[in-house]
Amino acid sequence: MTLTAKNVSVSYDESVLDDVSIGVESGQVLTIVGPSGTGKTTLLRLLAMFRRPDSGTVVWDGDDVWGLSEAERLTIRRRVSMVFQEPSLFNASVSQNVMYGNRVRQSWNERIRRRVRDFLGDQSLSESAHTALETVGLLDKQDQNALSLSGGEAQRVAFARALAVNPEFMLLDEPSSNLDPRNTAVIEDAILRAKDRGVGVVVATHDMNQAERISDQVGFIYEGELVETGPPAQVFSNPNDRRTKRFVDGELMYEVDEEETSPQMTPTSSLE
Ligand SMILES: Nc1ncnc2c1ncn2[C@@H]1O[C@H](COP(=O)(O)OP(=O)(O)OP(=O)(O)O)[C@@H](O)[C@H]1O
Repeated sequence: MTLTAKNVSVSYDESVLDDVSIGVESGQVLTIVGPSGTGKTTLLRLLAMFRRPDSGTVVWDGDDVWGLSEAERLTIRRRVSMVFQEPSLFNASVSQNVMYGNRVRQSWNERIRRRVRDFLGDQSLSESAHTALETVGLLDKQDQNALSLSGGEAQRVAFARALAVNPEFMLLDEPSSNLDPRNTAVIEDAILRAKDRGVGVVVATHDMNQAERISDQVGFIYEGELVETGPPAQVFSNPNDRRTKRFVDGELMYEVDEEETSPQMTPTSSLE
């Protein structure tokens, strides 16, 4: 099974992604690395089928998803879980958050929350939710209110929630930014365990060390262009492109004006 962006381009006021082609297979971890504001989140959103690219498409196991009917695309989309940079948990127990899945992913309001809470009621932990919570080491917190968790624990719950729906693919946007080393290690271990179970995982990160630890393949993206792809050892130790080398050397953590000699210290932030 493969999930692939094929020649995708996206523009808002200016070009955000330019003719990018990259994909992931089941049981593989692909990491998209690059400085802030360079198009990583946008690429994940395309792979999640939240947005249609201006040109190009997303291919699911040979099918052009934007050539399918909406119902067919929705069916496929349900097999892909995305975890956003900021976990949005609702005011209920950890187990309810995990069982709630990603049925209503983005735009839920108080009424929907209440309905979900009523619906879940007294249900005990489902098998997949149990496995997911175990994977992130939070079984002992299943009855705790999710809003009382630490930032790291909340990220782990968001990951468990995405895993509990038994997705074919998981798309993770900066899954451990701002997390301490222990929580980061738990998330990375959970990613590798999901991969071992056959899930294809795409991780967007600006952390090269993380990419090196977890990736089968790395794609370096800069100013909307996919500059280089390959196994991490090759991309990080023996890059082909001057821009990759500068990123590896720590010179491109921020968007750089090519005319400037030093980086502009004005990182752009994700719109998530
Ligand atoms: N809906 C939108 N409307 C206008 N501009 C957008 C929109 N979404 C993204 N952009 C712009 O596209 C560019 C790339 O954003 P994106 O979030 O994909 O980058 P990123 O690499 O994920 O950054 P970060 O690492 O900071 O999250 C940014 O300049 C951003 O402002």
